[in-house]
Amino acid sequence: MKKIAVLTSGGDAPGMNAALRAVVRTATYYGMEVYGAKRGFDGLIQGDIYKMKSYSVSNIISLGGTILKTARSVDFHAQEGRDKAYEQLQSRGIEGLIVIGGDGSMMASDRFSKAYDFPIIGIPGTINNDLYGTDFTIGFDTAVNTALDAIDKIRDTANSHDRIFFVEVMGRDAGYIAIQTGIGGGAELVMVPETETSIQDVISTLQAGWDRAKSASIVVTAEGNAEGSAIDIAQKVKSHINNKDIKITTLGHIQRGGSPSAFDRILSSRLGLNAVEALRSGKKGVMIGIIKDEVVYTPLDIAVNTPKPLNDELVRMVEILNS
Ligand SMILES: Nc1ncnc2c1ncn2[C@@H]1O[C@H](COP(=O)(O)OP(=O)(O)OP(=O)(O)O)[C@@H](O)[C@H]1O
Ligand SMILES: O=P(O)(O)OC[C@H]1O[C@](O)(CO)[C@@H](O)[C@@H]1O
Repeated sequence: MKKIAVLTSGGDAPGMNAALRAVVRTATYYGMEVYGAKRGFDGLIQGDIYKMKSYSVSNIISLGGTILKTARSVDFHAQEGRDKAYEQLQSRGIEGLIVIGGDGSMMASDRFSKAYDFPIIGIPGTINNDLYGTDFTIGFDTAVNTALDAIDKIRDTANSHDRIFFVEVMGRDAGYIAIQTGIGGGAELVMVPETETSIQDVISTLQAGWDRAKSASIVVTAEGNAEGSAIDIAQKVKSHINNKDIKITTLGHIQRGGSPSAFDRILSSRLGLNAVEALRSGKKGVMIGIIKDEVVYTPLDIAVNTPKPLNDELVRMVEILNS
């Protein structure tokens, strides 16, 4: 394989640049030409594709975001858009594609790869960590560390004012960021979409803490909770407890930005390098991942459609460590 392309798609994640660097440098090392498509699948469709050289990725390993930019492409959902994307690749003689993104991007890659018999290797890049076939996705570790830093600061105010804080973290329908942030930040309770936690459960947990003379509490809530956002949950709790000072913090996109952690830089570099080697060796239609420190390949449809349950031990720990 002589010519390949790379793009970043879906939400940006810290470490995407480190992965791009690894892809470009590895392809260059093997004497391949590498092209970058701008703004995810939109760039493929519009032919916004440019040749990348080793120096195109200089000094980006420590940068958050993605130098190729990203998008949630509406046009790629349509057959016409995907046909155009294929023509753009064909007309440039590009023989393989590396897609760095989340579950939606892997689904799109599976569809495209099967429809046009086009070799694609997916690299899991999303702060959500919601992809089967890898222990960790690019950006998750940095997002958790950013959220933890925020929780540590919030705890100062919670303690000084004897307040209850509801802190909402991202993750879409997955509770990975919430559970790890909750454990690392010593939260009194973590509400994740994977486990049912009623408003009564929240009140009982908080009450148990007050009975043990706890004066401040932090509840970490995942954005995909059945009980709603942190604002919704706080309002419901407040209607049962009127003698407590309740505050809400939604961390939002702060979790997606910033310089990637050491863990994310190394994960991204490893996945990027191995993705190029996978294309060279004839692999296609798979997502690359790392499980128990081993590089593994999972068919894209399996990576997207297989649930990745939260580790039960982590869920169990919160209650015990808060007692
Ligand atoms: N079924 C599909 N068919 C065609 N294209 C799709 C499909 N699903 C997703 N895509 C494309 O992939 C893009 C990225 O998907 P999405 O917006 O869900 O983000 P993601 O990759 O899941 O990233 P994140 O986890 O950060 O949200 C979409 O904007 C769309 O262009
Ligand atoms: O930035 P956007 O497009 O609003 O997307 C937000 C979503 O993207 C993520 O940050 C990554 O998928 C989710 O955790 C969140 O639900």
